[in-house]
Amino acid sequence: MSGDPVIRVRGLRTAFGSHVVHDDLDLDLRRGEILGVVGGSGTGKSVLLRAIVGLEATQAGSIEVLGRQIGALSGDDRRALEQRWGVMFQDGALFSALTVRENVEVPLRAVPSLTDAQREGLAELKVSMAGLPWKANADFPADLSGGMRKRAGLARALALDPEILFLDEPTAGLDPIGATAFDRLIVTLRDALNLSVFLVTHDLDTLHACCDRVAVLAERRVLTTGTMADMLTVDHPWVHEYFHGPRARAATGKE
Ligand SMILES: Nc1ncnc2c1ncn2[C@@H]1O[C@H](COP(=O)(O)OP(=O)(O)OP(=O)(O)O)[C@@H](O)[C@H]1O
Repeated sequence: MSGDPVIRVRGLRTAFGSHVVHDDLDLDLRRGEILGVVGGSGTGKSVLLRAIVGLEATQAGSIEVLGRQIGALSGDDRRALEQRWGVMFQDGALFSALTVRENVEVPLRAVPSLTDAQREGLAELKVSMAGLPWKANADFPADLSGGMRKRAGLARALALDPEILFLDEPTAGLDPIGATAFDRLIVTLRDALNLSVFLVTHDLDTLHACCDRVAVLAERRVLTTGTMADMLTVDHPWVHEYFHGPRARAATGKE
């Protein structure tokens, strides 16, 4: 975790009509880290993720990813940058008419030099890296459990060997055993693939298990960033309640 941040957001403002979601928001994702992005419901975690990957319009500020200003890119330059990150959306966002392997092949189709066999083989590799059994390649999303769909979404996010992985609430809706396994997978993949990970979550267990740093969204900006230990010292009502509340104590095992 060193050098220039892979994501640098400065002075970001996003709004829907008169509803301002972010105002003068700054955020860095450092190379190689897993950053947990937390905040109350509706504080704009998903909108921030979507703004960084260029899916949400912004009113002011700059978003730099891997040294490039997102807003200044178009056409081939933009597509080339987009291939350097992968996004796992909350519900997996899979194509229901395609099998798991075909879903993972979709981003690989951006690489024209791949033969059909190479593309299929790479997709199967990603499916297995996401911890799915071989037979899942031929399953349709509707055949899968919620946890398996998330893994399929992860496989697709990994398709193009990204440098940055965006995860939107990866453990939401998973049972505790499935969530713990997913937490471990995120860390294993980060270590094995040298990923930098932007992880939106409400899950305190995930923060403890995975995250090197935490960024708290409140009052339309990143209120504070730091380690989990740092969070315990922050004097703000929401941050205090979140990191000292009963669920926080359960996640650390301390009463
Ligand atoms: N397309 C949209 N049009 C209008 N308002 C939107 C749109 N997308 C998001 N919002 C609003 O922006 C705010 C932030 O939404 P966002 O989904 O980023 O919150 P969040 O922090 O991810 O919440 P949660 O933890 O509940 O998922 C919310 O008030 C939401 O209603």
